[in-house]
Amino acid sequence: MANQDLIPVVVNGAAGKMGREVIKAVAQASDLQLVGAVDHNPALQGQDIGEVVGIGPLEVPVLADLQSVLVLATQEKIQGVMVDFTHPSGVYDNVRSAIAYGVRPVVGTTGLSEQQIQDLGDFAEKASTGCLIAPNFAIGVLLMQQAAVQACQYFDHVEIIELHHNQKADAPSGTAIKTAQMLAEMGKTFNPAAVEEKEIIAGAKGGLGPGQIPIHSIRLPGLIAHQEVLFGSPGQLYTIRHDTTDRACYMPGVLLGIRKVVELKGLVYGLEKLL
Ligand SMILES: NC(=O)C1=CN([C@@H]2O[C@H](COP(=O)(O)OP(=O)(O)OC[C@H]3O[C@@H](n4cnc5c(N)ncnc54)[C@H](OP(=O)(O)O)[C@@H]3O)[C@@H](O)[C@H]2O)C=CC1
Ligand SMILES: O=C(O)C1=N[C@H](C(=O)O)C[C@H](O)C1
Repeated sequence: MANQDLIPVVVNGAAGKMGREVIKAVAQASDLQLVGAVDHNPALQGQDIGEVVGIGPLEVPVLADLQSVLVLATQEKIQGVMVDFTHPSGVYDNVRSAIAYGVRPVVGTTGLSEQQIQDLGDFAEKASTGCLIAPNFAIGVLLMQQAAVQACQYFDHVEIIELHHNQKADAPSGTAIKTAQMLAEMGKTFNPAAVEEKEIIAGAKGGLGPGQIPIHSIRLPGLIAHQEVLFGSPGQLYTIRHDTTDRACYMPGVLLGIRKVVELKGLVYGLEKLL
């Protein structure tokens, strides 16, 4: 039986690495009510998501059909929220569906193009619905980005290295792209060439992100999520590094996003805008 004063939450990608953490965090939050768990893993259909993530029954079955679960989030007094940690291939359609059903998306899934984010913003605007897309929910990453923005005023040379587990579908990471975007927005031209360069092996110098800032992606088992922003000038190197050692680090940001998205009108890209 739903409590009408709680924010109804649907978790999409509920059985994934991030989805499992979100289920636990939502189940423990006294102002939120888990009303749906979506995952397309056929082996888990109909199973209680609480049992799946190891916290005991929550009386919420894992279902594959997002739209039928979204309906559950529209039946309460307070507008529902869909948290999405799925896959770059499905996230755009998931967000469109949530908005169409009047459910507010909180999106951690990366891999959306700039054009797709723009389209979703237009769609949210037309529907007068809040939507949050955040490539990273960890406070340490947001602080790293702020430090990088400050540092780039004093350094003309910068490159980004991101390191992730080898199950990651997209490269570079959404966080690395967002970091480069924030530096590019400072309006500087970075990395003036010192000599004429030739790439002997294609890709050796990384891919060029926003602001022509090189981004290097490493994928290895044993890693979780890590990023370095390296600034150089004659005689010094300034490196800012963030390491994720447990996916629990994202949960305070995800819960903040859920609580804030219900007050938003339109799309916000980046959790730093809600701090
Ligand atoms: N913003 C942030 O702070 C963070 C963002 N991420 C991003 O979140 C996303 C998910 O990461 P992670 O949890 O590690 O990935 P996982 O692969 O562990 O989990 C994704 C889950 O979603 C399921 N799934 C995939 N597509 C769909 C779909 N269309 N509908 C329903 N379920 C689906 C998968 O099922 P199956 O395995 O059967 O395919 C899987 O259970 C990635 O894009 C990642 O980059 C990750 C960490 C932090
Ligand atoms: O896939 C991951 O794991 C992560 N993805 C996000 C990204 O692409 O930036 C956030 C974090 O780096 C973990």
